[in-house]
Amino acid sequence: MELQPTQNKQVTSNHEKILELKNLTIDFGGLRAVNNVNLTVNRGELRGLIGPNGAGKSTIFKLIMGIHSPTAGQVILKENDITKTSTWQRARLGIGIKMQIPGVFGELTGYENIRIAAQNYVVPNEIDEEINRLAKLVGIEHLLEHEVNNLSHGQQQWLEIAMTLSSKPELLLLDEPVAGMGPEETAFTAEIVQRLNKNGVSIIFIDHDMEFVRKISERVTVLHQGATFAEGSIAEIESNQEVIEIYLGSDVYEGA
Ligand SMILES: Nc1ncnc2c1ncn2[C@@H]1O[C@H](COP(=O)(O)OP(=O)(O)OP(=O)(O)O)[C@@H](O)[C@H]1O
Repeated sequence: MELQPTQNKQVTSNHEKILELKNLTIDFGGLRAVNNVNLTVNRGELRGLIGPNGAGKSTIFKLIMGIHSPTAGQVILKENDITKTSTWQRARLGIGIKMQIPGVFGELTGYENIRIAAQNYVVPNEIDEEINRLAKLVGIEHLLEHEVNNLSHGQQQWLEIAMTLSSKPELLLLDEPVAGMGPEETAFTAEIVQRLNKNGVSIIFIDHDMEFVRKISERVTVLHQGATFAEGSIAEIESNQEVIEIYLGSDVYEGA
């Protein structure tokens, strides 16, 4: 799907499911890292995924992207079972992921980094235009000529978001997009995420920064010990006594 016109979210969401996880389970040896998770995300949603360290959040992202194969259960994308589909094909089908660990090349410029990602998806004579489009989409046109080693942590994260967008994902997975950022970088990241979502990209993000989660989430899913623990609006989640006990009332999430 093109990321161009701003779409009316009432129309795009309309309860059309973009992703369904059905009884999803994965064991690592004796450890059940994800335990019978059922999760539905509608098209156009901006969904937060929160929970204590080790709850299984990143593992769920890797199961959605096909980096791990589940022990049991299914991953359904736009009504199609993609449980056995390769990671590469899932990218072609519309899933993009920005992992926690940065994947940029420090000795290259911003432009060259985006070029590496974009060349998988456009023909050579369109690449310049595409790199500029992606940089503009994220708001980092001014960083294109800089060597990445000279960019701040936040700027490198934004660059990586631009690289992830080269596959034109309909469903974007962001693993801790504001980890290690100060307030200004966090605020700009919130703007980026909201802008992409308004442009029609469905987004699931993981974060421990509750101010960020509160600012951008419409709906939040809480994971605990590999299982879905609670789901609701941010107001419902923040006033849920059990969620406060297992996560929000502890120091675990602050600056984690
Ligand atoms: N490849 C792996 N092999 C073995 N165990 C793993 C593997 N990946 C994750 N785990 C374990 O699975 C559990 C869930 O890990 P996961 O990284 O998904 O948690 P998380 O909720 O993302 O945590 P955090 O908030 O700290 O990033 C943890 O106990 C972790 O040690």
